[in-house]
Amino acid sequence: MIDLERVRKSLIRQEDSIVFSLIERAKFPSNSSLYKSSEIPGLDGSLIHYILKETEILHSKIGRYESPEEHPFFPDGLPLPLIPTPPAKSPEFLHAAASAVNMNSTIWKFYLEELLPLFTKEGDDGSYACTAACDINCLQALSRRIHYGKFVAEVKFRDAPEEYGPAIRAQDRDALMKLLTFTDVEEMVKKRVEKKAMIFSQEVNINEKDGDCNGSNKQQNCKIDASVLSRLYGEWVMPLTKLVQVEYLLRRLDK
Ligand SMILES: C=C(O[C@@H]1C=C(C(=O)O)C=C[C@H]1O)C(=O)O
Repeated sequence: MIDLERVRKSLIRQEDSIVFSLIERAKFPSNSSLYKSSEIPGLDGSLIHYILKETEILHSKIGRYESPEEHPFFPDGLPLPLIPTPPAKSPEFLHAAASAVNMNSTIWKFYLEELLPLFTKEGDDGSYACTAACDINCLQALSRRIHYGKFVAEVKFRDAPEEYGPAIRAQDRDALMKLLTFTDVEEMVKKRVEKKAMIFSQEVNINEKDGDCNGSNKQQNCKIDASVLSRLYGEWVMPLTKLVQVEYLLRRLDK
């Protein structure tokens, strides 16, 4: 049975994936050529755009987007899965309108334009393929987390249909946003991701005590500035998760 506790546990576990994926990307400098319009013949757009698009074509063939937790960044014209999807064991948890909600174009934009400059050092080491692989992990982890809002919304709706129903019928976004917001939970999430980033960033030394990421060792030992994580969650991840919740709920009573 999916309930709010289980959904929140999944969100907590997904924080680990997000923190680790950012730490991995921070190993490389900004490598900005990867994101500029490429002059390579046959390549229409940037190299990162090409690599992610081709990755999604392959992932679509192997059925990745059949899962309600996965969302492509470039959904147009994706091939059908080669492997037939086995029939579902239980009825779909989400309402059918869930597939209409995809925030990936916003995620793509904030990741490339605002987030990357906050945690990568200026520079170009030419390792574009490895950098792109890290970017794709970050983008997919963020997308999965933000779109998980559909599950959060479904659980909240099932727990209190009498509260959500009138706001949905009135198509009242503000009322829905108010109903699904828990500011105390959000404050706790921001603190926890910052702490995770600090812990996961540490150098682990068996014999010395100086591996931490605080005080005078901060600059040498930290793999990522932990405050970026709290900012990422406060400015983008949680607001977008809530937007996914609202968009989903607005369609929740569609026939
Ligand atoms: C996800 C939830 O809904 C909202 C969004 C949150 C988030 O994205 O982490 C946190 C609290 C709520 O304001 C929740 O209630 O857990």
